[in-house]
Amino acid sequence: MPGPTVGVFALQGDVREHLHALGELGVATLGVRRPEELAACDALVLPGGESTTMSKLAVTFGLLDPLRARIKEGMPVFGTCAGMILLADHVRDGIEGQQTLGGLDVTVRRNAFGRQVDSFEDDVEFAGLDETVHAVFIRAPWVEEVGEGVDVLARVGHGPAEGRIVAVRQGPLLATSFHPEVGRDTRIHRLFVDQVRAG
Ligand SMILES: NC(=O)CC[C@H](N)C(=O)O
Repeated sequence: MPGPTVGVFALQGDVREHLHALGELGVATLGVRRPEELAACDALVLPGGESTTMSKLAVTFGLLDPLRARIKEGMPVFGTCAGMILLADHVRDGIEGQQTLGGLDVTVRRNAFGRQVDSFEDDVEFAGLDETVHAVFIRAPWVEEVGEGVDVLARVGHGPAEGRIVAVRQGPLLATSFHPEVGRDTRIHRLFVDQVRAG
């Protein structure tokens, strides 16, 4: 039996970095711009980028409803930064009428870390990983509220944002405020791919 195909939403964002990380793990990948491409995928990555642009483009390219439908059906999805925002059921500091795909029972705040630290790096402890992850935050959201079925996987460990939630999982949906696709550490992608392979 062939292995799963993991798509990367490819209308906007750091698509190439995710394709590279997934490729390192030996999984088949596909850039997703059209509904037919989504249909060929067993799982999907929503990259970092700009969430309002991504959701507008998803509408333009006829992907919004198919994406929502696949998420409802239980497709595994991994969202990073803007991708986390797209997965969230509720967004604070979004633009007027900002649409998400939803599925993840959380409230995120866009651009939450504020001006001074709107881009920064920090080592964070991550549930299920023995060693900390060097996390890169770029105008990142954080998670302000989590529903009952949501596991918190990581929080900021230092500084003014200490304790803020920056990684969550709810069933097949995984999301990080930061960008594991930047750099060479593929451990978080591996957690996702292992989950996809396990079906
Ligand atoms: N690096 C990112 O993905 C930034 C997310 C961006 N601030 C947004 O609202 O979509």
